[in-house]
Parts: sequence; structure tokens; C-alpha cells
Amino acid sequence: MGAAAGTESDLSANDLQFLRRAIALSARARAAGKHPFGALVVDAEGRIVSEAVNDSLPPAGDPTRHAEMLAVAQAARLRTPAQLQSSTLYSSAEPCCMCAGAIYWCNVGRVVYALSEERLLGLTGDHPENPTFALPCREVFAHGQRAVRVLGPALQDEAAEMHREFWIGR
Ligand SMILES: Nc1ccnc(=O)[nH]1
Repeated sequence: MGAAAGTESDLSANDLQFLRRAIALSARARAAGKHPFGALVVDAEGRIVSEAVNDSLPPAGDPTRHAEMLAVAQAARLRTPAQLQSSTLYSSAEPCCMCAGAIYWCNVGRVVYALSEERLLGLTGDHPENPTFALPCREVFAHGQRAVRVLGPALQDEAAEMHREFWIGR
């Protein structure tokens, strides 16, 4: 049997490199006292368009400032919709339904994520700072009028490492 759709084996060497960069951003976020999530947008030529970490904590941030949200919003200011259609969002965790909406509205054509939302839910539980949804981004995209290609989960253990002992007792 062939590899399951959307697993590591479908990722190119460049995909893996940029996904590891998203995970590195999540580590940087944690070290800065923020929630451990990172994301970046990369164009068709392999240039990084935008990078972001979660900024959901008060007083500076707000709960809508997920890493993916910030990365695609910034990319939409820098590139045309046509350019974003051929760009990829790399994220340390699967985009939630809010961010899947933002990815759709910003016309980003492809998503590669590390940690699945389901596994993230297992890590955060019902933590009030991050009561994780159980709604796969593919399901959100399936209801849109244009296709968003999705690869993931991949490198889950590397991404989960940045959440180790973060949510328990916080
Ligand atoms: N996938 C994510 C969940 C929560 N916060 C984020 O920034 N990203």
C-alpha cells in the first residue's frame, strides 16, 4: 500500500525545511513567554514572504492573533492574490477553523502543517487559554469555492516537543 495522503513522504526537502522553520518559530515563541505556535508563508520561488508567532496573550496581544492568522494577513499586504495562490503556509500546528478561514480569504493556495489539531487537543485539553477546536482544516476548506491543498500532519513529534509541559499546570 502506498503512503497515506498528506504524510511526511509527500513533503519535498524544501517543505520539510520550511516546516522545521515553523517549529523553530514555535520554540522561539515559547522562549519569549508566548504560546508555542509559529507559521510562515513562502512563495512559489521559495522566498519567505512573512513569518509570525502566536501573540494571543494580553496585554499586548489578543485571542485572534494566532501565528497563521498573522502570517497570512501580513502576506496579503505584501503579495497579490495570484502570487498567494501559488504560495504555501507552513505551520507548527494545524490551522484552526478561524485561521483556515483567514487562509481562504487571503487566497493562499497550499498549507503544510506539523501537529494535527487532534493531537494538539490532547496536549491542551480544555485549557482556558487554548480550548482547542476539533474541526480539521480540510473540513473547513471543503466548504469553500476554491481548493486549498493541505499536507499534514508531519514531524509531529518535533512539533509536540515545543508543547511539552507547557499547558499542564499553567
Ligand atoms: N494552530 C494554532 C492554535 C493556536 N494558536 C495558534 O497560533 N495556532
